[in-house]
Amino acid sequence: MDEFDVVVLGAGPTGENLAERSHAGGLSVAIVESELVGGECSYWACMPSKALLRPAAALADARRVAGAREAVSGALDAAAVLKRRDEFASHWKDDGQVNWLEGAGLQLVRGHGRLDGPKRVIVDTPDGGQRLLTARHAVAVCTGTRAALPDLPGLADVRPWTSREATSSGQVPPRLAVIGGGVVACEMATAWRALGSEVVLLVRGSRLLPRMEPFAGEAVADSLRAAGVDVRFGASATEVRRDGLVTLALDGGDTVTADEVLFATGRVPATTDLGLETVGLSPGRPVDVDATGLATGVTGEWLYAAGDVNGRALLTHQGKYQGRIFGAAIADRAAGRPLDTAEWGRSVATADERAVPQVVFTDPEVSAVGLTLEEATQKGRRVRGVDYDLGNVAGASLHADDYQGHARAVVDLDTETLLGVTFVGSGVAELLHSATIAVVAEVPISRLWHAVPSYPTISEIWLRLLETYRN
Ligand SMILES: Cc1cc2nc3c(=O)[nH]c(=O)nc-3n(C[C@H](O)[C@H](O)[C@H](O)COP(=O)(O)OP(=O)(O)OC[C@H]3O[C@@H](n4cnc5c(N)ncnc54)[C@H](O)[C@@H]3O)c2cc1C
Ligand SMILES: NC(=O)c1ccc[n+]([C@@H]2O[C@H](COP(=O)([O-])OP(=O)(O)OC[C@H]3O[C@@H](n4cnc5c(N)ncnc54)[C@H](O)[C@@H]3O)[C@@H](O)[C@H]2O)c1
Repeated sequence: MDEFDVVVLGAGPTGENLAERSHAGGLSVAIVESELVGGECSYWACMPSKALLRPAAALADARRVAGAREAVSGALDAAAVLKRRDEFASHWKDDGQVNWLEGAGLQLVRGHGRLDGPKRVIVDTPDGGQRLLTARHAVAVCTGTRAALPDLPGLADVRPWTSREATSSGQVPPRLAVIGGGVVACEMATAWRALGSEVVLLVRGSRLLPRMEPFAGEAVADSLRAAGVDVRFGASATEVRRDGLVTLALDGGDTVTADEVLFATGRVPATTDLGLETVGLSPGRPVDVDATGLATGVTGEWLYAAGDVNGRALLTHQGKYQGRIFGAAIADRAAGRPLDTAEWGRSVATADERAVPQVVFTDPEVSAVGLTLEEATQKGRRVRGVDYDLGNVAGASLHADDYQGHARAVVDLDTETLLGVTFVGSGVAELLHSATIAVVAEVPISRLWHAVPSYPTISEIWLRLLETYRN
């Protein structure tokens, strides 16, 4: 039997951060990993997907500027892009991250971990054995999510792509069908089209990126179409079969044939084989937590869940943020130190509810934080949406000829602070943190008026939004 102060299940970005913070708080930590240390993000999500997208963005940026455009000829070198992607995925080896874990003083236990009642974890080890780990203070579930696949006749036999194959494929499929209208669908349609695939994007609903401001999905749909992607709304697959090629039957009677089909249809929490039933929780569901990370419905203040698995915000940076906050809360509770649970306090993940930033790396990029106008209105806030065309900002027009872009700030009329901001356009990813700071710090409009953006940068959008609000 091995006893540790804390046992962490899952060494993705969330588990790594939570383990490190608990250890920095004076606790011994074992971290259990069934696949690769670094998790989905490092090998099959953020890193390889952005490595696929960045060359396309660099090329598109050059093509948008007269003078540079003339120096660019030809398409992306797909083999070189895939090779660079492989490097960013560390060739699907985790030695570097294992070194980091060990250097940070954390004990790695390889294998599939499962709860076995309060503060007990059984690990099926790669040698076929089992190891029992017990936790003096806490067990933290950081097991992430897996791709959700619909219950579609024929699906099991067609070897569909999920986000894993879409981010790790070593071949460019001549024809790719993508199902879904969320972030994975939009980013992967962008990437594989730029790499040379004929792409059809089959969207069940009527818009792309449905959780964002409507103008974001509209801009991405327009540009995907301009790039040659066949974007179809109101299109649902009813049946799928593979006969060498994949054929999808659509509900309107059409069929689509492709070399590969990517299902980008959301995520399910990795909680089906986790022993949740041994502590009174339901397998297959997210592990609900309070703002300090404690699992609700479990007595004794020992079970935590952080990152994708708790369903609060399915983003690496939010998982890492929860890892930092919940890891410190575990150490504080263990030492009997008081927690700071006031809103925005040291021990609570308030940003999950108020200011989640996200960048969608399509062309144009979409970057957004906080509430959309519709969400703020639905929450009963008295708000005004302030809109401005980014193409009219001097810095943007220098950035690209005929710059296309848009920004919206959602102003709370009672407090005169920002509840949310969305930017759409080339190069807006790096603008987002300014908005995140404004939302988190609840900077009054009257003070933002004194935050002077440099001329001529795209950041001058801030001045234009403020002027529009004051007019
Ligand atoms: C294609 C794609 C692109 C994305 N791009 C971005 C992006 O650009 N930016 C962004 O912020 N987010 C992005 N995301 C989301 C991001 O990948 C997740 O939010 C992030 O990986 C969550 O981290 P996590 O540590 O909570 O879970 P994961 O990264 O899923 O890690 C969980 C770990 O737990 C392990 N595990 C699971 N069960 C067990 C068990 N029983 N025992 C032991 N180990 C176990 C798994 O093997 C895994 O290593 C993307 C997602 C996808 C699918
Ligand atoms: N750049 C980034 O920040 C980034 C990139 C990729 C993924 N992610 C995160 O990963 C998570 C997963 O992304 P995702 O795009 O897989 O999920 P999602 O929930 O964002 O989108 C899933 C889409 O699939 C559709 N869908 C679901 N079931 C369907 C079905 N049976 N048939 C047709 N369509 C169906 C939904 O309507 C939705 O449009 C998201 O929460 C996202 O935030 C982030």
